[in-house]
Amino acid sequence: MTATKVTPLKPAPSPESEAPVAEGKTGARPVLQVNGVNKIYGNGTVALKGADLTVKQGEFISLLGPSGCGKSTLLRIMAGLGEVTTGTVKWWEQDYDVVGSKGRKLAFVFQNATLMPWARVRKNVRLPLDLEHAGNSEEVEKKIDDALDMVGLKGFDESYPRELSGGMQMRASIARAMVTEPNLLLMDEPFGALDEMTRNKLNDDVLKLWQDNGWTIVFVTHSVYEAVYLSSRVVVMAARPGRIVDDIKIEQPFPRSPDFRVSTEFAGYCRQVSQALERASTMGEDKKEAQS
Ligand SMILES: Nc1ncnc2c1ncn2[C@@H]1O[C@H](COP(=O)(O)OP(=O)(O)OP(=O)(O)O)[C@@H](O)[C@H]1O
Repeated sequence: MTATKVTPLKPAPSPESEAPVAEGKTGARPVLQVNGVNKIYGNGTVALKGADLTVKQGEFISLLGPSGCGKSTLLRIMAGLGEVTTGTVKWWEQDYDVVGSKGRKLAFVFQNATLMPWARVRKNVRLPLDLEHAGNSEEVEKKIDDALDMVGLKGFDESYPRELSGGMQMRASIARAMVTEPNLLLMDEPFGALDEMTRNKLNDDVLKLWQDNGWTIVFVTHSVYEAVYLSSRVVVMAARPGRIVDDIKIEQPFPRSPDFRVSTEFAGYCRQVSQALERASTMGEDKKEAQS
Protein backbone atom coordinates (compact mmCIF):
# COMPACT_ATOMS: atom_id res chain seq x y z
CA MET A 1 0.00 0.00 0.00
CA THR A 2 1.67 3.14 -1.13
CA ALA A 3 -1.13 5.67 -0.89
CA THR A 4 -2.92 5.81 2.40
CA LYS A 5 -3.55 9.50 3.02
CA VAL A 6 -7.15 10.31 3.81
CA THR A 7 -8.02 13.96 3.61
CA PRO A 8 -10.75 15.78 5.53
CA LEU A 9 -14.10 14.89 4.08
CA LYS A 10 -17.17 16.80 3.21
CA PRO A 11 -20.36 15.44 4.72
CA ALA A 12 -22.67 13.67 2.26
CA PRO A 13 -25.96 15.50 1.82
CA SER A 14 -28.66 13.70 3.73
CA PRO A 15 -31.80 15.04 5.36
CA GLU A 16 -31.24 12.79 8.37
CA SER A 17 -27.51 13.14 8.63
CA GLU A 18 -26.86 16.82 8.89
CA ALA A 19 -25.77 16.17 12.46
CA PRO A 20 -22.62 14.10 12.99
CA VAL A 21 -22.98 10.37 12.71
CA ALA A 22 -25.67 8.97 14.97
CA GLU A 23 -24.15 5.50 15.46
CA GLY A 24 -27.59 3.97 15.66
CA LYS A 25 -28.59 5.99 18.70
CA THR A 26 -32.08 5.52 20.03
CA GLY A 27 -34.33 7.74 18.00
CA ALA A 28 -32.31 7.47 14.79
CA ARG A 29 -34.59 6.71 11.86
CA PRO A 30 -34.63 3.36 10.11
CA VAL A 31 -32.75 3.22 6.84
CA LEU A 32 -33.60 -0.43 6.18
CA GLN A 33 -36.41 -2.58 7.56
CA VAL A 34 -36.38 -6.26 6.69
CA ASN A 35 -39.54 -7.95 7.96
CA GLY A 36 -40.26 -11.67 7.86
CA VAL A 37 -38.20 -12.18 4.73
CA ASN A 38 -38.04 -15.65 3.23
CA LYS A 39 -35.94 -16.36 0.19
CA ILE A 40 -36.22 -19.71 -1.56
CA TYR A 41 -34.17 -20.13 -4.71
CA GLY A 42 -35.56 -21.98 -7.72
CA ASN A 43 -33.68 -25.16 -6.74
CA GLY A 44 -35.49 -25.22 -3.36
CA THR A 45 -32.62 -23.84 -1.24
CA VAL A 46 -34.03 -21.91 1.70
CA ALA A 47 -31.45 -19.12 1.72
CA LEU A 48 -33.39 -17.01 4.24
CA LYS A 49 -36.10 -17.97 6.66
CA GLY A 50 -38.01 -15.33 8.65
CA ALA A 51 -35.28 -12.67 8.50
CA ASP A 52 -36.10 -9.57 10.57
CA LEU A 53 -33.59 -6.74 10.76
CA THR A 54 -33.84 -3.01 11.23
CA VAL A 55 -30.83 -0.87 10.34
CA LYS A 56 -30.90 2.66 11.70
CA GLN A 57 -29.31 5.80 10.36
CA GLY A 58 -25.61 5.88 11.24
CA GLU A 59 -25.24 2.25 12.28
CA PHE A 60 -22.32 0.08 11.20
CA ILE A 61 -23.69 -3.45 11.09
CA SER A 62 -21.73 -6.57 10.25
CA LEU A 63 -23.37 -9.76 9.03
CA LEU A 64 -21.34 -12.72 10.23
CA GLY A 65 -21.98 -16.42 9.81
CA PRO A 66 -20.82 -19.71 8.32
CA SER A 67 -20.62 -20.19 4.60
CA GLY A 68 -24.02 -20.50 2.98
CA CYS A 69 -26.03 -18.87 5.80
CA GLY A 70 -27.47 -16.27 3.44
CA LYS A 71 -25.33 -13.19 4.16
CA SER A 72 -24.90 -12.29 0.51
CA THR A 73 -28.51 -13.11 -0.26
CA LEU A 74 -29.66 -10.77 2.51
CA LEU A 75 -27.27 -8.01 1.41
CA ARG A 76 -28.40 -8.30 -2.21
CA ILE A 77 -32.03 -8.09 -1.13
CA MET A 78 -31.16 -4.98 0.88
CA ALA A 79 -29.59 -3.55 -2.28
CA GLY A 80 -32.72 -4.27 -4.30
CA LEU A 81 -30.67 -6.71 -6.40
CA GLY A 82 -32.68 -9.76 -5.37
CA GLU A 83 -36.39 -10.40 -4.93
CA VAL A 84 -37.83 -11.77 -1.71
CA THR A 85 -40.05 -14.87 -1.88
CA THR A 86 -42.23 -13.55 0.94
CA GLY A 87 -41.85 -10.74 3.46
CA THR A 88 -41.14 -7.05 3.02
CA VAL A 89 -38.19 -4.67 2.80
CA LYS A 90 -38.42 -0.90 3.29
CA TRP A 91 -35.80 1.68 2.45
CA TRP A 92 -36.04 4.88 4.46
CA GLU A 93 -39.49 3.60 5.52
CA GLN A 94 -40.66 3.53 1.92
CA ASP A 95 -40.67 1.25 -1.12
CA TYR A 96 -37.57 0.77 -3.27
CA ASP A 97 -38.65 3.62 -5.60
CA VAL A 98 -37.29 6.10 -3.04
CA VAL A 99 -33.73 4.78 -3.51
CA GLY A 100 -31.62 7.19 -5.54
CA SER A 101 -33.39 10.35 -4.47
CA LYS A 102 -31.52 13.01 -2.52
CA GLY A 103 -30.32 11.74 0.85
CA ARG A 104 -31.42 8.20 -0.02
CA LYS A 105 -28.63 6.89 -2.16
CA LEU A 106 -27.33 3.38 -1.92
CA ALA A 107 -24.04 1.93 -3.13
CA PHE A 108 -22.78 -1.64 -3.22
CA VAL A 109 -19.14 -2.70 -2.88
CA PHE A 110 -18.46 -6.24 -4.13
CA GLN A 111 -16.04 -8.83 -2.78
CA ASN A 112 -13.73 -8.33 -5.73
CA ALA A 113 -12.90 -4.83 -6.87
CA THR A 114 -14.67 -5.59 -10.19
CA LEU A 115 -12.80 -2.82 -12.01
CA MET A 116 -12.78 -2.66 -15.81
CA PRO A 117 -9.24 -3.89 -16.57
CA TRP A 118 -8.97 -1.97 -19.84
CA ALA A 119 -9.88 1.38 -18.26
CA ARG A 120 -7.73 3.70 -16.16
CA VAL A 121 -8.61 4.25 -12.50
CA ARG A 122 -10.28 7.59 -13.21
CA LYS A 123 -12.56 6.05 -15.84
CA ASN A 124 -13.43 3.21 -13.49
CA VAL A 125 -14.32 5.61 -10.71
CA ARG A 126 -16.46 7.79 -12.96
CA LEU A 127 -18.49 4.83 -14.28
CA PRO A 128 -21.60 5.43 -12.10
CA LEU A 129 -21.60 9.09 -13.13
CA ASP A 130 -21.27 8.14 -16.81
CA LEU A 131 -24.21 5.78 -16.37
CA GLU A 132 -26.19 8.77 -15.06
CA HIS A 133 -24.98 10.82 -18.09
CA ALA A 134 -23.49 13.31 -15.64
CA GLY A 135 -21.12 14.72 -18.30
CA ASN A 136 -17.68 16.24 -17.84
CA SER A 137 -18.45 19.39 -15.91
CA GLU A 138 -16.02 20.81 -13.37
CA GLU A 139 -18.37 19.61 -10.66
CA VAL A 140 -18.23 16.03 -11.96
CA GLU A 141 -14.43 16.09 -12.23
CA LYS A 142 -14.23 17.46 -8.69
CA LYS A 143 -16.42 14.65 -7.37
CA ILE A 144 -14.02 12.14 -8.91
CA ASP A 145 -10.98 14.00 -7.54
CA ASP A 146 -12.57 14.13 -4.07
CA ALA A 147 -13.40 10.42 -4.11
CA LEU A 148 -9.87 9.46 -5.20
CA ASP A 149 -8.44 11.77 -2.60
CA MET A 150 -10.65 10.36 0.17
CA VAL A 151 -9.54 6.79 -0.48
CA GLY A 152 -5.88 7.80 -0.75
CA LEU A 153 -5.54 7.28 -4.51
CA LYS A 154 -4.70 10.84 -5.49
CA GLY A 155 -2.09 10.64 -8.24
CA PHE A 156 -3.15 7.17 -9.39
CA ASP A 157 -6.03 8.25 -11.60
CA GLU A 158 -4.15 7.48 -14.82
CA SER A 159 -3.04 4.02 -13.67
CA TYR A 160 -4.59 0.82 -14.92
CA PRO A 161 -6.04 -1.60 -12.34
CA ARG A 162 -3.26 -4.14 -13.05
CA GLU A 163 -0.72 -1.54 -11.91
CA LEU A 164 -2.35 -1.32 -8.45
CA SER A 165 -2.01 -3.63 -5.44
CA GLY A 166 -5.08 -5.57 -4.29
CA GLY A 167 -5.68 -3.03 -1.52
CA MET A 168 -5.44 -0.11 -3.94
CA GLN A 169 -7.85 -1.82 -6.33
CA MET A 170 -10.31 -2.14 -3.47
CA ARG A 171 -9.79 1.54 -2.67
CA ALA A 172 -10.66 2.36 -6.28
CA SER A 173 -13.77 0.24 -5.93
CA ILE A 174 -14.75 2.19 -2.80
CA ALA A 175 -14.06 5.48 -4.61
CA ARG A 176 -16.38 4.31 -7.40
CA ALA A 177 -19.11 3.82 -4.78
CA MET A 178 -18.32 7.19 -3.20
CA VAL A 179 -18.78 9.33 -6.33
CA THR A 180 -22.47 8.64 -6.08
CA GLU A 181 -22.41 10.25 -2.59
CA PRO A 182 -24.19 7.31 -0.96
CA ASN A 183 -26.04 7.44 2.34
CA LEU A 184 -26.20 3.67 2.67
CA LEU A 185 -23.21 1.52 1.78
CA LEU A 186 -23.59 -2.25 1.43
CA MET A 187 -20.25 -4.06 1.42
CA ASP A 188 -20.00 -7.79 0.60
CA GLU A 189 -16.82 -9.04 2.24
CA PRO A 190 -14.76 -6.33 0.58
CA PHE A 191 -11.43 -7.08 2.26
CA GLY A 192 -11.56 -10.88 2.43
CA ALA A 193 -8.84 -11.34 -0.19
CA LEU A 194 -6.38 -8.86 1.34
CA ASP A 195 -3.43 -9.44 3.67
CA GLU A 196 -3.96 -8.58 7.32
CA MET A 197 -1.98 -5.33 7.36
CA THR A 198 -3.79 -3.95 4.33
CA ARG A 199 -7.10 -5.14 5.71
CA ASN A 200 -6.49 -3.40 9.05
CA LYS A 201 -5.54 -0.18 7.29
CA LEU A 202 -8.63 -0.29 5.09
CA ASN A 203 -10.75 -1.04 8.16
CA ASP A 204 -9.50 2.18 9.74
CA ASP A 205 -10.05 4.15 6.55
CA VAL A 206 -13.59 2.84 6.08
CA LEU A 207 -14.40 3.67 9.70
CA LYS A 208 -13.16 7.21 9.17
CA LEU A 209 -15.13 7.60 5.94
CA TRP A 210 -18.23 6.20 7.67
CA GLN A 211 -17.96 8.68 10.52
CA ASP A 212 -17.00 11.70 8.45
CA ASN A 213 -19.68 11.15 5.81
CA GLY A 214 -22.51 10.11 8.10
CA TRP A 215 -22.97 6.83 6.20
CA THR A 216 -24.96 3.81 7.29
CA ILE A 217 -23.05 0.61 6.51
CA VAL A 218 -24.02 -3.06 6.31
CA PHE A 219 -20.85 -5.13 5.96
CA VAL A 220 -20.53 -8.86 5.29
CA THR A 221 -17.49 -10.56 6.76
CA HIS A 222 -16.21 -13.97 7.85
CA SER A 223 -13.88 -12.40 10.39
CA VAL A 224 -14.91 -12.10 14.04
CA TYR A 225 -12.08 -9.58 14.61
CA GLU A 226 -13.08 -7.41 11.70
CA ALA A 227 -16.74 -7.48 12.72
CA VAL A 228 -15.98 -6.48 16.32
CA TYR A 229 -13.48 -3.79 15.34
CA LEU A 230 -15.77 -2.08 12.85
CA SER A 231 -19.29 -2.50 14.06
CA SER A 232 -21.82 -0.93 16.32
CA ARG A 233 -23.77 -4.22 15.95
CA VAL A 234 -22.80 -7.71 14.86
CA VAL A 235 -25.66 -9.77 13.44
CA VAL A 236 -24.90 -13.50 13.52
CA MET A 237 -26.55 -15.87 11.05
CA ALA A 238 -26.89 -19.66 10.84
CA ALA A 239 -27.29 -21.85 7.75
CA ARG A 240 -29.74 -24.49 6.51
CA PRO A 241 -32.00 -22.59 6.54
CA GLY A 242 -30.31 -19.18 6.51
CA ARG A 243 -31.52 -17.11 9.45
CA ILE A 244 -30.54 -14.50 11.98
CA VAL A 245 -29.74 -16.06 15.34
CA ASP A 246 -27.94 -13.36 17.33
CA ASP A 247 -27.58 -9.59 17.41
CA ILE A 248 -24.72 -8.29 19.54
CA LYS A 249 -24.15 -4.61 20.30
CA ILE A 250 -20.49 -3.57 20.41
CA GLU A 251 -20.77 -0.83 22.98
CA GLN A 252 -17.41 0.82 22.48
CA PRO A 253 -16.97 4.43 21.41
CA PHE A 254 -15.95 5.65 17.96
CA PRO A 255 -13.51 6.57 16.59
CA ARG A 256 -11.79 3.26 17.26
CA SER A 257 -8.05 3.20 17.12
CA PRO A 258 -5.58 0.33 16.77
CA ASP A 259 -5.37 0.47 20.61
CA PHE A 260 -8.89 -0.98 20.65
CA ARG A 261 -7.56 -4.11 18.90
CA VAL A 262 -5.33 -4.91 21.88
CA SER A 263 -7.77 -3.92 24.63
CA THR A 264 -9.44 -6.32 27.07
CA GLU A 265 -12.81 -5.01 25.86
CA PHE A 266 -11.97 -6.07 22.30
CA ALA A 267 -10.89 -9.51 23.50
CA GLY A 268 -14.13 -9.84 25.50
CA TYR A 269 -16.33 -8.93 22.53
CA CYS A 270 -14.36 -11.26 20.24
CA ARG A 271 -14.95 -14.09 22.70
CA GLN A 272 -18.68 -13.30 22.88
CA VAL A 273 -19.06 -13.09 19.10
CA SER A 274 -16.93 -16.23 18.54
CA GLN A 275 -19.16 -18.17 20.91
CA ALA A 276 -22.26 -16.92 19.08
CA LEU A 277 -20.67 -17.94 15.77
CA GLU A 278 -19.79 -21.36 17.16
CA ARG A 279 -23.40 -21.85 18.25
CA ALA A 280 -24.61 -20.67 14.84
CA SER A 281 -22.26 -23.05 13.06
CA THR A 282 -23.54 -26.09 14.91
CA MET A 283 -27.25 -25.40 14.50
CA GLY A 284 -29.49 -25.77 11.47
CA GLU A 285 -28.24 -29.10 10.19
CA ASP A 286 -31.81 -30.41 10.10
CA LYS A 287 -32.28 -31.34 6.44
CA LYS A 288 -36.07 -31.45 6.85
CA GLU A 289 -36.00 -27.87 8.13
CA ALA A 290 -33.85 -26.85 5.19
CA GLN A 291 -36.43 -28.16 2.75
CA SER A 292 -39.41 -26.57 4.54
N1 LIG B 1 -28.66 -18.10 -7.34
C1 LIG B 1 -28.75 -19.11 -6.48
N2 LIG B 1 -29.44 -20.23 -6.81
C2 LIG B 1 -29.56 -21.25 -5.92
N3 LIG B 1 -29.02 -21.26 -4.69
C3 LIG B 1 -28.32 -20.16 -4.33
C4 LIG B 1 -28.15 -19.05 -5.20
N4 LIG B 1 -27.40 -18.10 -4.55
C5 LIG B 1 -27.11 -18.63 -3.34
N5 LIG B 1 -27.67 -19.86 -3.22
C6 LIG B 1 -27.62 -20.73 -2.03
O1 LIG B 1 -28.24 -20.01 -0.98
C7 LIG B 1 -27.57 -20.24 0.25
C8 LIG B 1 -27.09 -18.90 0.80
O2 LIG B 1 -26.10 -18.38 -0.10
P1 LIG B 1 -25.35 -17.02 0.19
O3 LIG B 1 -24.35 -16.82 -0.90
O4 LIG B 1 -26.34 -15.95 0.43
O5 LIG B 1 -24.61 -17.36 1.56
P2 LIG B 1 -23.37 -16.65 2.24
O6 LIG B 1 -23.61 -16.69 3.70
O7 LIG B 1 -23.15 -15.31 1.63
O8 LIG B 1 -22.20 -17.64 1.83
P3 LIG B 1 -20.62 -17.36 1.74
O9 LIG B 1 -20.18 -16.92 3.10
O10 LIG B 1 -20.05 -18.70 1.36
O11 LIG B 1 -20.42 -16.31 0.68
C9 LIG B 1 -26.44 -21.21 -0.07
O12 LIG B 1 -26.88 -22.50 0.20
C10 LIG B 1 -26.22 -21.03 -1.56
O13 LIG B 1 -25.69 -22.19 -2.15
